[in-house]
Amino acid sequence: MKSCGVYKEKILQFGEGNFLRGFTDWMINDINEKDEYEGSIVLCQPIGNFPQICEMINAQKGKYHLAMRGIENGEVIEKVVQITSISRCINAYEHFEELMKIARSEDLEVVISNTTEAGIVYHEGDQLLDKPPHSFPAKITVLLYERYKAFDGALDKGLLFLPVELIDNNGTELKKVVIRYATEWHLEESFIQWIECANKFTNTLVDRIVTGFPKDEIEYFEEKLGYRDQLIVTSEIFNLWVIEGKKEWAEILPIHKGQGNVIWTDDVTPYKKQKVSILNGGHTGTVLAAYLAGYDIVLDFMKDNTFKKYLNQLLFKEVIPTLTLPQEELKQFAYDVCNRFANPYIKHSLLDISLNSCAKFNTRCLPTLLEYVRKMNTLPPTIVFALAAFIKFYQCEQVDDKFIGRRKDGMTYEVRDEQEVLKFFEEVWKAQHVKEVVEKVLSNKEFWGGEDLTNITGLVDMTTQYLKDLEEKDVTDVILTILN
Ligand SMILES: NC(=O)c1ccc[n+]([C@@H]2O[C@H](COP(=O)([O-])OP(=O)(O)OC[C@H]3O[C@@H](n4cnc5c(N)ncnc54)[C@H](O)[C@@H]3O)[C@@H](O)[C@H]2O)c1
Ligand SMILES: O=P(O)(O)OC[C@@H](O)[C@@H](O)[C@H](O)[C@H](O)CO
Repeated sequence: MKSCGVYKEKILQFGEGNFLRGFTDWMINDINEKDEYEGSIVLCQPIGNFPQICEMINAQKGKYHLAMRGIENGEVIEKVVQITSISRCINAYEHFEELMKIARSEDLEVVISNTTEAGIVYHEGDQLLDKPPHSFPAKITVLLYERYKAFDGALDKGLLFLPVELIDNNGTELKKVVIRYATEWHLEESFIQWIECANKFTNTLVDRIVTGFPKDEIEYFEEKLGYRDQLIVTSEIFNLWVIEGKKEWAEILPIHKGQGNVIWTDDVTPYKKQKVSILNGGHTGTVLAAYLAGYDIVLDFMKDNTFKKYLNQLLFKEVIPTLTLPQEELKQFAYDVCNRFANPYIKHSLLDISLNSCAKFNTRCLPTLLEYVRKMNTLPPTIVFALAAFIKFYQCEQVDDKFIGRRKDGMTYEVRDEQEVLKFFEEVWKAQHVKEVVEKVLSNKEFWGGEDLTNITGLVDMTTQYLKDLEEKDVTDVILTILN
């Protein structure tokens, strides 16, 4: 293996956050180490907000450690590896000319991105001559146009795009917005054809819990490493990257030849459905009730037998029967998810996961509820209880610019969601009767993809009953009544 400094910069990565550094950059580091690849990554900060991270990355010459920890076959595992796959970090605003130089580079082959769920969007007013334009897809359009001109539209100079943003069809969406900019900016038709023919946009799904900088354990790592790594990232051991694209594209970046669990497929949809319904649905279906019960992190409620049984019932009795992948595969995935939630090293904050729970309940839990009703002709009690816990968690009042909820132990917490959602819940909770609150929430079609959930037989009554129970009893006592 050569040292990273001599590898060509074949990859441009938009995003310098914890997730990419604990996932993709580790996979690329691994294939470099195994001599299956010889390439390094230039990080580009897509927004100007955190310049100090860029400086920190460059101060450490792109090097940092990843600590992967968990339980495997009953054994405690801690793997700490040094990541050397990053050559440098630039910022799209401060180093725009450098970004254009990379766009013109013969060496560049791959673009990876994680710009959060907010990144792949069209932003009105972005222009070709902005340095750079505001939105991420507009930056990509400028970059591609620069490359197109530099190589005179050569078909072998297109790029492989591997976006990991957690939205449906991330690659297709990115390409759509890029073409919209190219069209609105009146760029040549031949450029638009080049985007289509020479570039490869994949849809991908990622799965790994990356918990970032271990601020509570930094002394432990400092002693282990012999110095303070300001960029160390912690994560679980589990990892999965499913990429929808032509099999031969895998050879451009052969991460499947390393330790990373990478699947190239024709259709990412079933994997996505499995992950969103079981893992993310498992989170959203439990964390709000667990927080109301007095817990603060996932690991703590996983030590409570009542909650463990509740999660089991949710996943095995209600979610899995609604999914179409082979049942044994689904059960294994759900079993692994329960173990991942119980990972003693992962301190995943319930309030962090609670962010934007209104949209999360709609995408992660409601499809299960609807499919269960359609298939079984009856209501799934655990998911209905989770719905009641969501409504209870969102009982809040505005204090200055925050919306504050209060749990039974007197602890106050911030409910974090879109302003309109929070204002709606503050207003709704002024109703005289719990049933009225439930009716108003379930009939708000804006939350539920245009559906009025009060039309589902028995849903208002069952949710109301659980909500009343949550007002009067301990959360775990209410859960005990729904376990079978
Ligand atoms: N941490 C995890 O376990 C995990 C697992 C899977 C997916 N994800 C997803 O990855 C995303 C980032 O997570 P992270 O842990 O790296 O967070 P982070 O805060 O460390 O990094 C956020 C990154 O997103 C960029 N960004 C933020 N807003 C943007 C915008 N509007 N446009 C363009 N770029 C923007 C920032 O520059 C930064 O690179 C989240 O959306 C999360 O859902 C996280
Ligand atoms: O990151 P969010 O806020 O979209 O969701 C919280 C968790 O459900 C999520 O981060 C999972 O841990 C992750 O999706 C695992 O791959």
